[in-house]
Parts: sequence; C-alpha cells; structure tokens
Amino acid sequence: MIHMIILHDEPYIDDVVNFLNKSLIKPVDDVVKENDYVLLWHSNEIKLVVKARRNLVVSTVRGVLRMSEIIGKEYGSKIVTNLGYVFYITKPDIMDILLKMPRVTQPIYPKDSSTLLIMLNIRPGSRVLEAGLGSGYATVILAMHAGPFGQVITVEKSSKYIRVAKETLRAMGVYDNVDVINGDVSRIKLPSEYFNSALLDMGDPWNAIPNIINSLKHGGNIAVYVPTISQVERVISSLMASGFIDIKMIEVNWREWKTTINEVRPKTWNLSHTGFIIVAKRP
Ligand SMILES: C[S@@+](CC[C@H](N)C(=O)[O-])C[C@H]1O[C@@H](n2cnc3c(N)ncnc32)[C@H](O)[C@@H]1O
Repeated sequence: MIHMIILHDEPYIDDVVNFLNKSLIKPVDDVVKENDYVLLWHSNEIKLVVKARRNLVVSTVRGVLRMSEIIGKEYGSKIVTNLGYVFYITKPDIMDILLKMPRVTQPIYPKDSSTLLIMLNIRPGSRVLEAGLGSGYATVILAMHAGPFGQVITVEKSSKYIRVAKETLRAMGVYDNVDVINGDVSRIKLPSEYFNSALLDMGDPWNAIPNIINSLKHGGNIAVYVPTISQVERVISSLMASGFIDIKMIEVNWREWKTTINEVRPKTWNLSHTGFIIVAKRP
C-alpha cells in the first residue's frame, strides 16, 4: 500500500517516484498474511477468491495450490500448480470478498448498491438510516462510503440475522461505524432531522415511510428497494402521502461482456432482475 502526503503549497509534481522517495512515508512491502482474502487468477474463466489459511489446499481444474506456500509471498507474484499451470496471487475486489460472506436474506447486489450510493448522496461523514440489515451487504457498502466519521444506524427485526450480519461487518472492517438496532423500523422512535439519507430494503416499506420522514434532514433522500411492481406502487403512494417530493424510479440493467479477443460479446449468463430503486426527497 502506498501512503502519500500531498503538499498543497508545492509546485506541481512531475515525478511520483521521486516525490515518494523524498516524503517521510515509504511504500511498504505487501505480502500475503494468514486470513487475508486472496485472488488466485489463472484466466478470466479460472480464478478464485480464498481466505489464506495455512493448512488449506485448494483444488482447481488446473491443479492443486497449497496456501502454506502462498502465505508470505508478495502480492503480484505467481505460483505454479502441481500440473505446471501459473496463477497470479493478487488482491480481490471489495465485492469479491463481500460475496463470500453468509447470505441469510436476499442481499443488494453491486449494480444496485453502487447506484444507491449516488442516489442517496453518500459521502464521508454522512449519517444514514437503514432497514433492514438482513445479510449486511448493503450496510457494508454504506458504511465504507460514509467512512469512520460518518454513521450508519441499521434497524433489523430479526436477532438471528443480526448475529450473522455482525460477523460480516467485522470481517469487512466496518463494525465500528455501524450501530445495529434490534427493532421494527415502522414503530421505533427516531431522532428529528438527524439523517442525511435513508435506505429501506424490507418487505413492507410503505409502513415505515411515515415514521421515517421527520428523521431525515431537509433535502435528505430516501431510497426504497423492492423487487416487484405491485410493491413499487404502494411505495410511491406512501411517499406521496407522507410529503416526499421529487420521486424517481430506476432499474439498473448491468450486462457483463466477455473480453476474449475475437469473442467479445455479452456473456451467456447474466444477472437479470434484482430490484427497483425508488428515490425521493424530504422537502
Ligand atoms: C431483503 S433483507 C435486507 C437485505 C440487505 N439489504 C442486504 O443487502 O443484505 C430484508 C430485511 O428486512 C428485515 N425487516 C423486515 N421488516 C422489518 C421491519 N419492520 N423493521 C426492521 N427490519 C425489518 C428482515 O428481517 C430482513 O432481514
């Protein structure tokens, strides 16, 4: 990882390496440590994300990889399987790791969570209300973007799901800036004009909307995530009745393509329908 000090009163820097060598903080060696999540990449078709445990032996269609030989190696280096095939040892993406976490409910997928961040204006320092926590997937993304000086308060009625999701929050490094409340978001007492934004992903969000509006700051956005059109209509009616304005609805269509030369085309199997996003503003 490279830590950089930006000196705002310096003339512009035209050589990053020179600049880093002069700065006090140097790049550090980055090696695979026990319990890191590691991406082992052979090709776009043959790749896997695994947790580095010393006694783990990973079988792939290109042969066997021993984690004991990977721990301590530098990220970016290569390893050869017993069958002679090369795998890169590299870092997975946030979503690669998140999708490894237990799913006790239907989670919000990256195509939608990335859009929700923009639609809800999530930025460092944001205070966000969420319901329900479910598997904690959306909570992780919200908390990562609200940052350590922001706050995500998530309300979940099932204590069983809370136990599982808390482990996910811990594993993803956001445990300390999420407050989990075991309760019913439609009835819970909320502070007035406290949150910058709110996300509802639950079966009957129209029952929660009237309880939430006053907890949002003026100009704050609410996003509601539902999978069916009959739910969408109930959500829009409830938003209008509660006094929200600027109601929009979007569906995110994400089509992944093959990147093989001479074969660049949409992948045969793509994620199809997930949910509709309805966004509105507290005037
Ligand atoms: C679809 S899941 C949420 C998934 C989550 N967004 C994720 O990405 O992992 C819906 C959750 O809402 C919770 N829920 C439903 N009604 C609720 C209510 N009135 N108050 C709080 N939580 C509620 C359910 O228990 C369930 O865990």
